[in-house]
Amino acid sequence: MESWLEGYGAVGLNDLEIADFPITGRGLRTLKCFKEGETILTIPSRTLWTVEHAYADATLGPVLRSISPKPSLEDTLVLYILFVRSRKSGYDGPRKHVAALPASYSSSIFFTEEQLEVCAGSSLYTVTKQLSQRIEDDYRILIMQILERDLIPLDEFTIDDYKWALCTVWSRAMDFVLPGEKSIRLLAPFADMLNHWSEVKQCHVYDPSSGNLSVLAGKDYEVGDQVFINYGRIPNNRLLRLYGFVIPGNPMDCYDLVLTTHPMAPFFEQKRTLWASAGLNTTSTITLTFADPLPKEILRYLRVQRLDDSDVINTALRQPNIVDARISDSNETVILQFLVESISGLLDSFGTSAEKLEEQLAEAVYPPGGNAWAAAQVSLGEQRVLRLARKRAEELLAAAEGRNKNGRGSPSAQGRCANCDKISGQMMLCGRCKSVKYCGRTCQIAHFKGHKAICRATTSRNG
Ligand SMILES: C[S@@+](CC[C@H](N)C(=O)[O-])C[C@H]1O[C@@H](n2cnc3c(N)ncnc32)[C@H](O)[C@@H]1O
Repeated sequence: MESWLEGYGAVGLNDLEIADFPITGRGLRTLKCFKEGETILTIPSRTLWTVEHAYADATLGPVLRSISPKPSLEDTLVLYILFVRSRKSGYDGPRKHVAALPASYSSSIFFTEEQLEVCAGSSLYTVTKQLSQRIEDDYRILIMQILERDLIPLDEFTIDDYKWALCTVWSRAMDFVLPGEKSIRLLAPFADMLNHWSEVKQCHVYDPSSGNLSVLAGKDYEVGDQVFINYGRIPNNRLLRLYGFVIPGNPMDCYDLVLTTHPMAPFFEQKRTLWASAGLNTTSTITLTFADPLPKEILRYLRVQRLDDSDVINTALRQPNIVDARISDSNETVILQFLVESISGLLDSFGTSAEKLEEQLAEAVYPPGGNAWAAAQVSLGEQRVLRLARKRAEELLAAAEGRNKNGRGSPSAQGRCANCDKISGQMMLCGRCKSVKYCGRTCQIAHFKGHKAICRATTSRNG
């Protein structure tokens, strides 16, 4: 493979060697020192796997162009890889690259039922199940599309071959954003041997003018060090699904919360309009992270979902940004109670609790580095994020209940300012609706534009 790459002008191959490392497995080792920022490796454009090159191929290109609907970017690369792999002659260089690819992958789509059960309840569990079904559907469509085109022998394009090629793309392709809002996904032979380390700077670059891929040193390297690139800030559930590995205690861990509302729910159409104006869909997936365990989109969504008064909805529709602030104390209390209960429900639905998993991991119940161990790490990360989100919701709920308890009409009630969010023991209530509080006159005036419609609706409803 190296002589093929050098023939096309690859630079830096002699300064690196392929080696096996603990934890990451096969990777690249330096044979000389590099200073941070120096170019380590350049892989020439002609040897990269891209959609453009797939379409430019004299045999594959016409087939791709004849397929309707057009295959996705991923499926195009998958067909390209499987097509080259099936060639008995020609394509010598790319075939050497394909021969160097791993024979199998440890993405969660290859987990046994028992291994996947370890993370039952996690979003990875649900996504993996859905993905496995989608892969089967996509495969069936793709095979029908190329069936009579004599492109790849059918025994070399089984569902397992399809999954293998998909995982090749997921775990080895690099994505780049180009000028003009374009992007490119490519596989770079040899550079795809580089493993991930979150401590190195982002150091793989694509030059749109030459079409070459280069790797710069993301830190200083001594002779014999493993060279890394940074795949990005990826949570464990995604790492395991796409790359087949996890980072214990990954600070990027997250939980993808799906919020949905039945179309038969009261005022569904009006609510749909309100969600849309707040940048949300009727089914919205919102990512909870350690940095932001309770994103404001969740509260926006639930405030609308829990609206149960046509007057309020109609006035809110005339002023859609209303959902950015609390609509009323009672609406806020209801949504926060719902949120706390829902998150508790989600936590209860995990097959194994965080405490139990911690115990099992400490006792090495799951062989370290194996699939079940990785699933346990994902479950643990998701549960930790959810617990943090519940704690945040409980705090907000306590403040909202405090506001309610202190009663309407009490000018000194404790609470949170509807405009600036400051919590204070000396709040003033809106004189008209008596349902929102302000820390002072300035905030009341600043908030009036957004509040007046709801204020009128609440006042007329309360008589
Ligand atoms: C782009 S390839 C890197 C080369 C790969 N190790 C090989 O043998 O071909 C990405 C794969 O390397 C492995 N890998 C990369 N970084 C890793 C890490 N930090 N820990 C564990 N495995 C890692 C995963 O299997 C991942 O899917």
